Amino acid sequence: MLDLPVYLDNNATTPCDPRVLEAMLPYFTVMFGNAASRSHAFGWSAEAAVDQAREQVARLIGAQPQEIVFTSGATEAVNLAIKGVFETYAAKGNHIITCQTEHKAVLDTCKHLEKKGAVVTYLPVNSEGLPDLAALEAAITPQTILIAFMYANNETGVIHPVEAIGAIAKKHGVIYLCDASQAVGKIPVNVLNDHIDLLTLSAHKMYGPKGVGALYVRRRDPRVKLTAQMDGGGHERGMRSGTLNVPGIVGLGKACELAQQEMLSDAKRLSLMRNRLQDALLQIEHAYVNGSVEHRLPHVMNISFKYIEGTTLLMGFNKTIALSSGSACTAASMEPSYVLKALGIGDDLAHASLRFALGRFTTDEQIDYAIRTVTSTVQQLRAQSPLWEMYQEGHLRDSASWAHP
Ligand SMILES: Cc1ncc(COP(=O)(O)O)c(C=O)c1O
Ligand code: FES
Repeated sequence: MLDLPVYLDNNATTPCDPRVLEAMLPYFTVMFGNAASRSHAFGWSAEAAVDQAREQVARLIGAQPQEIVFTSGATEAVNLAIKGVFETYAAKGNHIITCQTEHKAVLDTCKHLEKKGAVVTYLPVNSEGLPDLAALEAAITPQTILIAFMYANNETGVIHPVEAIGAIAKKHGVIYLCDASQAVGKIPVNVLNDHIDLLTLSAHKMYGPKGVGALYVRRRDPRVKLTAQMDGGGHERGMRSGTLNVPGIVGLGKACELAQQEMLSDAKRLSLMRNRLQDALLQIEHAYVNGSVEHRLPHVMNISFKYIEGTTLLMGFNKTIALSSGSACTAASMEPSYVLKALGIGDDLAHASLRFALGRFTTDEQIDYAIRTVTSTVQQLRAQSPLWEMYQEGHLRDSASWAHP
């Protein structure tokens, strides 16, 4: 068995909760039926399991079961929502408003639609990662058909003022899509209170399996209509054809049920751990937390360590702690995180950022280990960093930024 690093990358994906796995297992073997088979007990039991999961998902977000459309994940749900609205409302308008810090699922879908005649406004955020609500309202035109603003950001954990955004959308009769993949199951989300018309969520971000998610569609409002993006047998009330992933859906349902019971206590425990980690890491010289500290998911922290090169920073942890960097220092992309850049964070700090995302199975001992390891690794990397040396010798002013080599 490999000696695995400590896992603090729970925004990328979470482990499947053993209770979720246990609930799923019978649907691979004994109860393997197709939920669309109406003529025998194999089909009936699969259908009953899907119905139960639909109720569990709906309950967690304050929706009705018939408003839940199962998909292969949040990316598919986002595609269905944005493309589905764009096609349905072509006669009304072609304008979409979104935010520069959205997930690529939203941004790339908007980019795709721009080639098909959509006009997209990408609103900026302030240094806390929060949008300007007056600018949002001012951007709405008679052609605006959709506002797409996420619930909580995957890189910084910053929580948007969702209820206020929903109220603006409602006031102007514009459909509001909220990508809540990082929020559902972590903090209370209620589609009615928040005036959300379309909401996306993903099982593997909340201790469920990969490859399954859902789109909430506010059916009680006749204004909210979508054009299906997958044609076939007319599953999911014609919204998403294809044989249902019964074990996956059962897992998503169980994950939602557990979240409903444990989310608040998890959040309380994890925020204490996260704050302990944050306080300790801020003892390191030239360490800065990125994004709002106040409006933030309880288990997330994005922090930059100045005077270290981004690639070496992440490499420094690959045997000890599983983390993500805000910077995408890959062969394909030498750009630092577009999310951090949208907050006005310079390339130097954006490159040298680490995202810590704690989870249900994170322990106090792991946080102790992370504090020790990050502190010593940062010191070690700085000792080898030409940037640190230059800073120490007074060749770099504290405010200096530098371009990536
Ligand atoms: C905010 C956000 N939206 C969408 C997605 C995509 O989710 P999925 O992996 O289920 O397609 C993710 C996960 O990376 C995410 O963090
Ligand atoms: S540090 Fe090399 S691309 Fe960011």
